[in-house]
Amino acid sequence: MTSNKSIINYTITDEAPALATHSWLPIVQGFTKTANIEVQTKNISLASRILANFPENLSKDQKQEDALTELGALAKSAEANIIKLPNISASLPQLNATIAELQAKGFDIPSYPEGNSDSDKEIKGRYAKVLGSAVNPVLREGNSDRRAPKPVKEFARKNPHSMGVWSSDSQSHVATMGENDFASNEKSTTVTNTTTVSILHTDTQGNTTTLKSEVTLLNGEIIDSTALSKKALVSFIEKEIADAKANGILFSLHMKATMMKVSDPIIFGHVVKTFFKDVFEKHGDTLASIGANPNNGLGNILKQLGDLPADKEAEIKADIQACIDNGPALAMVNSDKGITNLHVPSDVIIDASMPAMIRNSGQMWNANGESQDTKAVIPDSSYAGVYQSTIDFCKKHGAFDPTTMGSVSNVGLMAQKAEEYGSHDKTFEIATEGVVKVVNEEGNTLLEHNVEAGDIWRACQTKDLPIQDWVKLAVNRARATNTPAIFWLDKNRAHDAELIKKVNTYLPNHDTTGLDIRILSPVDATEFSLDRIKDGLDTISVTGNVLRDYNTDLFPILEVGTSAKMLSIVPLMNGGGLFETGAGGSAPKHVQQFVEENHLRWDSLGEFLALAVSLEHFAEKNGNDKAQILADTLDEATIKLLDTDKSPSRKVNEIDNRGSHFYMALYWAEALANQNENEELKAIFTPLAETLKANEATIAQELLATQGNEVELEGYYFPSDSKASAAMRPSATLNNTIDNF
Ligand SMILES: NC(=O)C1=CN([C@@H]2O[C@H](COP(=O)(O)OP(=O)(O)OC[C@H]3O[C@@H](n4cnc5c(N)ncnc54)[C@H](OP(=O)(O)O)[C@@H]3O)[C@@H](O)[C@H]2O)C=CC1
Ligand SMILES: O=C(O)CCC(=O)C(=O)O
Ligand SMILES: [Mg+2]
Repeated sequence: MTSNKSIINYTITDEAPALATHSWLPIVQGFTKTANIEVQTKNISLASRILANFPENLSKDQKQEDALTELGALAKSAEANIIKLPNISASLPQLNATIAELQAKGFDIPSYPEGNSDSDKEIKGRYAKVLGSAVNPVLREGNSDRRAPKPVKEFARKNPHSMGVWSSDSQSHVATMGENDFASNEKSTTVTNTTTVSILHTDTQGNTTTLKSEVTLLNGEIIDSTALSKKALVSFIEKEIADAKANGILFSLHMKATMMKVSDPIIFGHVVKTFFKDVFEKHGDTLASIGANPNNGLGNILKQLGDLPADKEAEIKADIQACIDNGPALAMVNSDKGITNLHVPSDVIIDASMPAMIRNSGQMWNANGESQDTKAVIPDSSYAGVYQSTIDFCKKHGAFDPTTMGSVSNVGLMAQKAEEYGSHDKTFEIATEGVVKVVNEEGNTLLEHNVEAGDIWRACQTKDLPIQDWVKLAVNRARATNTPAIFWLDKNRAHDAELIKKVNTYLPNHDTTGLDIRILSPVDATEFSLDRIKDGLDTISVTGNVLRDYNTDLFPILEVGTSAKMLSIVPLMNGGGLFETGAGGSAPKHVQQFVEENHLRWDSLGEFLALAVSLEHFAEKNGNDKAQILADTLDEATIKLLDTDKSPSRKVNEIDNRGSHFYMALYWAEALANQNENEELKAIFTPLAETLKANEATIAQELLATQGNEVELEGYYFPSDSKASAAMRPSATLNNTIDNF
């Protein structure tokens, strides 16, 4: 048996990255076994996580190991070496679709309950472990270091992606509340002793309900609480809908319903209810009776309408259409199919959607498939200013130029469920007017807010050790790159003010002589970084968890066209390593293209970069020189792949994901054959390189010949393994060479 030490864990996830793995992993396993490294798979796909949580009615071969829990435990140990590909963070419509697919395949698992009986609550509680962003917070036992590697940046400079021009009279802008929202109502404190707190709601009659008990706070931990007013939200949305209509610009909503899985679907639902106000006023009871939940989007409502008698269905559909006709034009997700911005809460995810809009001249797509100026609605004002500043900058200076622009990398505070992204279990939709308090064991109130029915109240925690580690990582990156590091913290925001105190306490623990380290508000930091980026200069953004997420899509998408090409390292606090692939997600539309025309445009560059750093980490931990050589030669191969333009094309009948994997195998083998540090590896890889090279034309042809037809994967969330593998490995010549190596 191999000890945990000689194992690299490679995650099986969903959608495009899971397909890519069928083709890339056999190559990786073939190469790494030469250094006695076992690359072991761990299935953390959405389907697999559901099955792992509902084992009781499954047969022996249907049962799945709870790979996520295992990896979560491993992430806390020094042995961890995990390569994490992007996975689906499921919205409720995606969860329901996966459950239905599994049930149809004979897996006896419960449907997601609509009611609130005790047994419903129990099932919902178990699904809560799978819903939304349920993987990353479990594995992220460290802070994050994300940057565009030098070859990627150089490639983008020589081969710039398209960039929409900006006009100074663009009407596009960000609309945000600015008052009665999470940002403006925030309160924060740092506890000085380990304690346990409860979250209590007391109504106007004095009746107290415990919303949550037994929340442990460690010494030095920061706790915030805040509330967003439902009334203020609804009147803000009404105003912005009218304004978009008056100004003839698109209305679009940008949320993170996946990661902020409790608060953001509720906010999304209020926007749907406000946009379709007439429909809900007239048919609210009917809609509720058929389980049409606005929080799941217009798409869900339209689907549920099918349960009504035909005349009622037609009547409500006509009223929905009237709201669309009378309202402002909605930004579209897919204008050909009539999918609007309000159809599915997980279709428009702010980290990727705002940069895509900024890259596209500040415009989104209208119902005719044309791009148009847009009002981007970001209700909470905590971070909205970053996007407005970027828009202002583009209006003033024009679009960024990828051939000359500098780079903004990120050091992000995310360990141990830091900040907002760990708030799900402490977020509540308030039932009745009253007060919500965070109370400690001694009965002292740490934080309190007056609330009204429908308000969203939440508390966030940020532990001290992760903050210390984050400050250290920031100084290390500033030192390693001799680049200014900016802490994006606003002294006027309650949470940030607590964090600033800690940054000022911990910075002196490090040698910062000669380094340019500053603390600026997010808006000032944006302006500072954009001014530099325009002049070709680099800056490190040192941010909290949400801005980590936003900045690591915003800057990469502007700089190199996609965040999939980012190096994304998570030095785990207990000494292990988690290597994420890029910052980009699982790109559902790539799968759609694959099943329609057998062309997978997913770029595995993130996987190549992550594997190289994982191998390097392995080499250091285990004193394994061969692993280091594998890492160095893999990086060489990646550079050659970029230089020779063998990355996947977007168009059918041109090189795709599989073709790029073949060239990686060839270039990696050649680099190993050409190195002289290790004769054994040289001897092993020389014949492989020769065989691959001799068969280059045949393999390339075999890989191309398969394109152009539909592919049957027998499922979306739980496709057939053998079908997917066969589809992703269509070259018999390549398979023979790799499998017999
Ligand atoms: N770390 C994680 O686990 C993450 C998971 N997600 C999940 O991914 C799903 C989709 O999220 P979404 O916000 O649309 O973000 P995506 O990053 O999946 O999509 C945005 C766009 O980026 C481009 N892109 C992303 N990755 C690649 C790649 N490797 N190769 C080529 N192009 C790429 C594609 O654009 P185009 O094809 O138009 O060029 C894609 O449509 C959701 O389920 C979300 O929860 C999202 C982010 C991170
Ligand atoms: O976990 C998720 O839902 C998405 C993660 C993400 O977008 C990121 O880490 O950049
Ligand atoms: Mg992200």
